[in-house]
Amino acid sequence: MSGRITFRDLTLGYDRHPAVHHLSGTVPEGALLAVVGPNGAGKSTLFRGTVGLLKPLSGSIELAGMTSREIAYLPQSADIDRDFPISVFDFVGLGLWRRKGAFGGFGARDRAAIKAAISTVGLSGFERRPIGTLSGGQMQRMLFARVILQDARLIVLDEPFNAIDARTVADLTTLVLQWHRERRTVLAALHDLDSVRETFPETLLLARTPVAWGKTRDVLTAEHLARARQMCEAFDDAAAPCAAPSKAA
Ligand SMILES: Nc1ncnc2c1ncn2[C@@H]1O[C@H](COP(=O)(O)OP(=O)(O)OP(=O)(O)O)[C@@H](O)[C@H]1O
Repeated sequence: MSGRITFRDLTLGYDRHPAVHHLSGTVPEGALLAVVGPNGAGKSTLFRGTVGLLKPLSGSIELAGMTSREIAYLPQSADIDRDFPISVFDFVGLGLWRRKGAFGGFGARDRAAIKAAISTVGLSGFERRPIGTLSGGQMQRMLFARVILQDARLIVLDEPFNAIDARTVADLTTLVLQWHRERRTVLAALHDLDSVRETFPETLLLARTPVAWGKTRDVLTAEHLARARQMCEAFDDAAAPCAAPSKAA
């Protein structure tokens, strides 16, 4: 089964105002791709479009051979409602619901799988804790445990390493590399360029439009990074809805 993504002249935005412009390219099956760019570059928007939460204003996203059940999406932690009254065990168990349905209930095998995922991320003993009591790093570990259970072909991680300590980054990076070895397609939005250089073979540098996309060492050059900064600073958020480029004149 494939985990390939194809963007065709993709424009995404809100209220008809574009946030990502005219992106074209293919993420091959099994890719480990970092998406980097300044604040407001469109990384989260691209991810929302990729997982089907935002419809393209124009162009298309093709997910070869994948249904939404085969996509695991880890949103920015700020988007998680920490006050929701749910335990770590039940939250991680949500990772099984796509396969079991919302009213499936957990059997003995499911409970064992949930406990194993919680143990893999180093949270054994936290099963009964309400999620609102977790630290930022523990929260992120819990989100990764849910992704483990989803067993997805495509894994989309929005700033998974934001505001967490080096030990947690190292543990979660180990999981990302394991998913890569398992030939899952992994996309991650990151700000720490050292982490990107160490872990991600391919990078898309975004500044509303793609600045560069390819091997990480070729993309993360001083020149490309400066251009991305300038392009984001120059972007007019009130710009009119964007027209597709005209076909051959
Ligand atoms: N729900 C929304 N409604 C309107 N505009 C939005 C919405 N979400 C994002 N935007 C706008 O879209 C643009 C791209 O934002 P996006 O969150 O995709 O950038 P980002 O690269 O993920 O930024 P960051 O690194 O700060 O998380 C920004 O101008 C932002 O204000």
